[in-house]
Amino acid sequence: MKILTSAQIRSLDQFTIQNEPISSLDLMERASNAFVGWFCNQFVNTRPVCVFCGKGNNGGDGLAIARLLSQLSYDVQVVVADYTPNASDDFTQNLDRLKTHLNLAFISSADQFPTLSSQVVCIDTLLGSGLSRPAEGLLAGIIHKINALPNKVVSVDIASGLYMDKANGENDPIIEPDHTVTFQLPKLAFLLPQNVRFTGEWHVVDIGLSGKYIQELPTPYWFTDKKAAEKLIQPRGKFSHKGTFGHALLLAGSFGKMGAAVLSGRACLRSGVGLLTMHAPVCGYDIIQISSPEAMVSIDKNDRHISQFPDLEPYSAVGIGPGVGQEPVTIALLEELLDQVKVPLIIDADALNILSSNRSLLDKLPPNTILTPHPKEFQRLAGESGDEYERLELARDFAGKYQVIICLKGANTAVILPNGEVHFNSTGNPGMATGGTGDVLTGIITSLLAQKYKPAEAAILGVYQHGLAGDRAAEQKGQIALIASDVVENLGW
Ligand SMILES: NC(=O)C1=CN([C@@H]2O[C@H](COP(=O)(O)OP(=O)(O)OC[C@H]3O[C@@H](n4cnc5c(N)ncnc54)[C@H](OP(=O)(O)O)[C@@H]3O)[C@@H](O)[C@H]2O)[C@@H](O)CC1
Ligand SMILES: [K+]
Repeated sequence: MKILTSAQIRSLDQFTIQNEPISSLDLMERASNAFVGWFCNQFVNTRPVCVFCGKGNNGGDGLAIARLLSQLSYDVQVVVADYTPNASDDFTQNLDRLKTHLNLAFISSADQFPTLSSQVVCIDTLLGSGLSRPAEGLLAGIIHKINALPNKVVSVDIASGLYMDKANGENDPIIEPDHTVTFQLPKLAFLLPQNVRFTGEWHVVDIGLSGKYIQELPTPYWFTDKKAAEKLIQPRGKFSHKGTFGHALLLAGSFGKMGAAVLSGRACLRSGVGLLTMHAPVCGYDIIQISSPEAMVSIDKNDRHISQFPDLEPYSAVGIGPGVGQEPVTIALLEELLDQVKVPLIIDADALNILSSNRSLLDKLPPNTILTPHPKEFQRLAGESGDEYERLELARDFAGKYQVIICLKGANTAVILPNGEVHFNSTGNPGMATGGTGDVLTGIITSLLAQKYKPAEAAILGVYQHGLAGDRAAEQKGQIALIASDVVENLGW
């Protein structure tokens, strides 16, 4: 799915109105109906509702939603923030349609904020995608009052006060909803962890905006949903054999960190590779042979750290990093590997830290090498950034400069391609923030690279499947009990 800017969404809105054609009032009605469809599934009509409206089209949605919900026998109260004499046309028309509604109040001071029982569900339609400056005065007062309530809050399209595609100021008044129900497409703001308080759980409802026009609009930002991910999976032919699916080489582990190697090896095997060789220090030999009988082992001359790699000729992809440490012998190995490797490469964990502290190695990265840093590793690699929007730009610059693919790990891991495209992942959960899950991801992507997936596709699909396995594991064990081995065991293709 594409992610568009607020300006693009405005033009999409206009295109749909002119070319479907549909009046903007009818489009508002369609959007409001789509919201109400979601709402009725979530809250039964014995729950009273209070709709807070601004005077733009988001507020117009609010008025239409209030009318539709009261037709469905919800007990609805409407509070309009009378912060300006200028209301949008569609707001005014929906106000006319609501005229018979008794429980409607215009308030001009936050002191007039109603007293609500904690059962009331608040629907936030104060400000939508038309936000042009931070909320202040009356709107800020209402936002603060809503945020202080214990009640459930649902924002329509986007939390009032939150910008769709740029950073807010630290003290901007913004609604903190339990849910955001957004129209047609996800918004960039929802995908950045810094906005999690202002997003809650978010849901997309289809309001029939022009698919043809969406296809035409250029954007660097994409959301990898189920459909997009499944399209990338290569079917297995009837006559395939283990040679068809490549031979992966994983360089991983050191004394005390052999678990990282095992996790990434097992994830690699569970992701379809034909053959796997794991290269490890002497101390890792028994560990790998016993834990991963499906893998072959190549043993280093060094007891505790890897210092060399086997002849690369047989291998179709190489992964390096999980648990390798940062000993001088391993630094020398990485340099040698970058000079020699001719097949797709993924670099993770300690190997990324080696790159950060030996920056001349960055210029040796082969094009389309995949790097999988978490935010701290990325900061060591590319420097500080003020907020997550800046970090995203920094990552795009870095990916472009070195022609590499970055998987910036976190909630909604972002896969950033050398051409500047950013693909946000839709799977995964906070239970996965535990040691070893990163090693699992490295194994999955190494496996896909070995099977000849294009590096960009291996990164996007690998990240998606990793999160999906984590979601399955969380269903079984709960997020708190989840460990990296559970992610491996729940890989399913
Ligand atoms: N696009 C779609 O697909 C569809 C969109 N729909 C709905 O429309 C919503 C967008 O509507 P919208 O453009 O009228 O924006 P909205 O935020 O309601 O109001 C903007 C007004 O507020 C003003 N204003 C801005 N910031 C302010 C501030 N801090 N404090 C005070 N005022 C402020 C701003 O004034 P100005 O910037 O000109 O000064 C302008 O007058 C969208 O979110 C969705 O809910 C659906 O109905 C149909 C399909
Ligand atoms: K809103």
